[in-house]
Amino acid sequence: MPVLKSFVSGAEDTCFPLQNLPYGIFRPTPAEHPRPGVAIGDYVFDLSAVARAGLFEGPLLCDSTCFFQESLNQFMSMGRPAWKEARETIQTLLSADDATLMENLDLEDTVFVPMSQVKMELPAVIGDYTDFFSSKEHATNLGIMFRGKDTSLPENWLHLPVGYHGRSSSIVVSGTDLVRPRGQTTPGEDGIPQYKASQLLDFELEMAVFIGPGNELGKPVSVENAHEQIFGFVLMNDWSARDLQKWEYIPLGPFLGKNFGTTISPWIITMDALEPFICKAPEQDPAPLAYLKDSSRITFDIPLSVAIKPEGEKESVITQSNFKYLYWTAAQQIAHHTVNGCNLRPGDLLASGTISGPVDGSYGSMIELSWGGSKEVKLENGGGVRKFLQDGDEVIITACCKGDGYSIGFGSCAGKILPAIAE
Ligand SMILES: O=C(O)/C=C/C(=O)CC(=O)CC(=O)O
Ligand SMILES: [Ca+2]
Ligand SMILES: [Mg+2]
Repeated sequence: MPVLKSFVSGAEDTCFPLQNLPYGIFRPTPAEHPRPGVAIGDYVFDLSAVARAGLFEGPLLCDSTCFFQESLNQFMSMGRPAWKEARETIQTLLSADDATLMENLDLEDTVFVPMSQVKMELPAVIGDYTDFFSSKEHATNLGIMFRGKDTSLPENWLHLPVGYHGRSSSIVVSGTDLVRPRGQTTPGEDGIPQYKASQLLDFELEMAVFIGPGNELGKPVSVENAHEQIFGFVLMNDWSARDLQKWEYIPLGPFLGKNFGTTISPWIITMDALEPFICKAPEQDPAPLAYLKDSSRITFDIPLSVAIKPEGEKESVITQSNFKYLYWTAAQQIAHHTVNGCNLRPGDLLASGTISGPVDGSYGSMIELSWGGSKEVKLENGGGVRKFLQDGDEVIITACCKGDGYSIGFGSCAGKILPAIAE
């Protein structure tokens, strides 16, 4: 098939070609309202301006106010038929074969905003955020460190996608600095818990799904229908303070060690854009219960990379992994999350869990890369060594799927650690 081409110059050489078209919320200038846009090459295509010009002519979008909102929740709630209609319209308007925008220079001027000029915001109002624990390698590695070799993988782990309810208020968009948290850690020799700035600050390499229409309370989503609920994917860093986590997590799971900030990338990559990268998830043994049986085992081949950029230094890649390693698929996570009747709502965020691969250089956290702080991780370019994160370190997660003559990029999910506030 010939490579689809846009008239936006150079778009095909970027991570945002005509095949991608990810959705985000942006401000063209600080004084203007946030609005929905699509990334194309080095530009943001302003969907509010496109809608105002009456260019969404399909039956589901022609009278809709979804692109006049300051979040994507309304558009997410409309479901796959509306998403398909929007993609077709946008792809046509941006293609090299279509003259609508090229013939209307005033309009062309208002719909394209240079990406370097905009400020990206969170793409949705996130009502609820859940974090899963779906990498067998990560669960095993942390199990060995937290619980010992014999009980490394909890008994339930092979039978259900373990998860916990996270906190949405502290989810921030890429580029937001984070203050090193303070909190309680394991008692010292005097038996008294310590209160201090976290010394074992970590990142977690994750991806997350934005939920589309959602389900009614009491009506589970089947594993077969789960993909209809996925609006798209972002990159995520579930910052984790391991010393706080270790002391607080028994028996209810993560709390303050993980809710001081969670960073996501601003562009939501759709299922349509990812279709060429569908592959099979790992075989499951033992077979899960019927409600979790996912005969398609559909997942995506998404190469992931994490770099650390120390203050004033060059960045250094410290690990490379892939979304396809996850044992539990997004469809199984959705089916499990709703099997008891729990309702998901448009804009809810479901995180994959840390994505570790099978070998040392593919682990998705510092605690695994430094094996609990027992060895040093070397940074390139004179960046020194790390066991955990230092103040001034910026953690940058990126992902790019290589297609036939084009790339589907995710942009980046980055955040810098600022020193803890003084006591
Ligand atoms: O094994 C544990 O006790 C803790 C695991 C995590 O911290 C990981 C977590 O947040 C879930 C995940 O990202 O996979
Ligand atoms: Ca996590
Ligand atoms: Mg978090």
